[in-house]
Parts: sequence; C-alpha cells; structure tokens
Amino acid sequence: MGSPEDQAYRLLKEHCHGFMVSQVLFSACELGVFDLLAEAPGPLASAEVAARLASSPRGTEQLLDACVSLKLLQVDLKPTAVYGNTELASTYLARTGPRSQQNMLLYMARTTYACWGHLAEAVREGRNQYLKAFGVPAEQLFTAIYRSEAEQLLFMRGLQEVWSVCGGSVLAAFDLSPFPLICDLGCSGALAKECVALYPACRVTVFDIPEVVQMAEKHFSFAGEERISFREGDFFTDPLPHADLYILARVLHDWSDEKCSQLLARIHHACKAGGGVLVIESLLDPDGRGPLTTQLYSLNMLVQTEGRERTAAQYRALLAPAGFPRVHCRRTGGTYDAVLARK
Ligand SMILES: C[S@@+](CC[C@H](N)C(=O)[O-])C[C@H]1O[C@@H](n2cnc3c(N)ncnc32)[C@H](O)[C@@H]1O
Repeated sequence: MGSPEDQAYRLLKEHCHGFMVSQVLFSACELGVFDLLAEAPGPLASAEVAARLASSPRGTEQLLDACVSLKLLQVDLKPTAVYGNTELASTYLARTGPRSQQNMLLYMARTTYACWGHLAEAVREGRNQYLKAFGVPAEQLFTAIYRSEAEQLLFMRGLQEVWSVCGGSVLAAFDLSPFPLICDLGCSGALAKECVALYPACRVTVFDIPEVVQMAEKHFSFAGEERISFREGDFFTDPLPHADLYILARVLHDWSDEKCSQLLARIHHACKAGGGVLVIESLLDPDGRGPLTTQLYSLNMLVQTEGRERTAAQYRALLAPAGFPRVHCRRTGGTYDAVLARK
C-alpha cells in the first residue's frame, strides 16, 4: 500500500512522461511500424522489422516493446518474440485502417509538437509560437501549417480523418433536414460527404481559401458526389455563398472574439431567412474547469492560433449579437459538440 505521497509522486511521473508516450506513438507512425505489420502476412520478429524499416535493431526492439506496453502492438513470445498490430493499431494507426488517424498523428508530430515546445513562452506572451517554431509571424495563422504542399496535404488529410470517427454524431446532433442548401465554411470536403450521406435532400457548398480548394479537388475524390460543390474565397473579405445553413467546424476556435463576430455578421448577411449556423467545436464545461481534453485543445489554440476553445455561453454571446438569437447546444458525448443558432 503506498502512502499519499507515493500516489502524488506516481501521478507527477505519469504527467512528466506524457510527452514520451506521444513520441513513441508518433515515431512508430513516422517509421512505418504499423503499416509494415498491417501489410505483413503474419507477425514479425523485431530484427525483421528493423531490417525492413532500415532502423537499428536495438532501437527497434525497444520501440516495439514500448508499443506493446501501450497496447499499440501485441507480442507472441514463443518460440521467439514476434510482433503484430493490436485492433487499435489496425483500425486507427495503419494507413489502410478503416478509421486511420495516421495523417493527424503525423501532423501533430511535425507541427503541433514543435509549437508545444514553446508553451511557457505562449502563456507568457499570450500568442502563438509560429515565429519561434517555424520563423512565421504570429498573425499568419495558416502559413506555417501550409508551409509546403506536403505539409498542407497532411493537415487537410489529418482534419478529414477525425470526421470518419466523429462526423456522424455532430451532424446528427440536430435534425438538419430543414436546411436544403448548406455551406461548409473553412473546410476541404470530408464533413460535406458525411452530410450528404446523412441528409439525402441537401446540397453542400464547400468554401475555403483557393490553395485548399485546389488541393482538395486535386487529391480527394468527389466522384458521384454531384451534391457537393466548391467555392474559393476568403471568408473575411469575399462574398459568401447564400445558404440555409452555414457549418463552422473547428473554425471559430481559430479566431479572436472580434474576428468571430466579424465572420458571424458576414454570415448573417448572406444567410437566407429562417436559416442558421451550426458551430461544431469541443465545448468547455460551463465553469471552464473541464473536460481536460478541451482544456488541452484550448492551450493548443494558444500555441497555434489566435483563438481558444469556449463554453456554450461564450458561443451564445458571439452568436446572439450577430443576429442568431435562438441558440441550442448539444453535447454528443464525444470529442466534438454541436451548437445550432437560428437567424
Ligand atoms: C482548423 S481548420 C478546420 C477545417 C474543417 N472545418 C474541419 O473541421 O476539419 C480551419 C479551416 O479554415 C480555413 N480558413 C482559414 N482562414 C480562412 C479564410 N480567411 N477564408 C476561408 N477559409 C479559411 C483553413 O484553410 C482551414 O481549412
């Protein structure tokens, strides 16, 4: 039986080691461990994994064993140790997994992690850390993320992957069938696909800056999706498409209250009578004391954007003055929640 001090010390160590756990996961993804094991005809010995990944036998064995303890891999010890993916890895970590999150993890490993290395400075200065992490001024929110075509594609794919897990629940949180014409603002099409699948009568216009729209049209398949169309533009300055419903998924959390108000006023101007806005975000508890995941996301907004995660009341305080007074919030029980506001 440990003393209360022992418990506190164990908790402290667990918190300290959090970044090591993330790095085991990120590195195994970067090296292609989960892809190799998914494509191999059976479990592999660590020497075989090392040979195929051109990595050191020593480092590979240590990484694989840590992955076993983290339940990312399973090991069969007899007659000699051979490793295979767990169900978690087959589903979420291998690139061929039905709900693969690999691009999101690689984006976090390369961009998010670099910014979090400067969290203390972000807290001190109250602004994102793109300048220190990537040499990009803090005001240019997406320049660091879109620093090369490969990184932009990684980010876009990573964002899309989340909707393969959470898209259904956020879009079903409210009945959206009264909104035949939907505009998804700031997005590259994944949520639109979920939307047309769920609401057979709706059409969706996907609106984003030109480089995102062009990349989406080049790399993502919309074959047979005649109800989805694309429009290029800057949602702060260009005319917005007319629609019955505007989806803002993980968009408001990027921006200051002032910019959110500007954007919502522009949406109100373009929105058809009786229309509305569906805000999809991870909601903080009313007192801001949780959930921890959302608090961490909010810090992530500090190191990466000019925004923050908000409570339902804070979204209401942005939506009502912009002309959307009837605000309803639904928690989905998952990572992302839904707020529907009617004009
Ligand atoms: C955090 S991402 C969210 C993407 C998507 N809605 C989702 O949840 O997966 C923010 C999106 O807003 C787009 N964006 C940023 N500034 C924009 C602007 N001024 N006009 C249009 N889109 C913009 C970005 O390119 C990006 O696709």
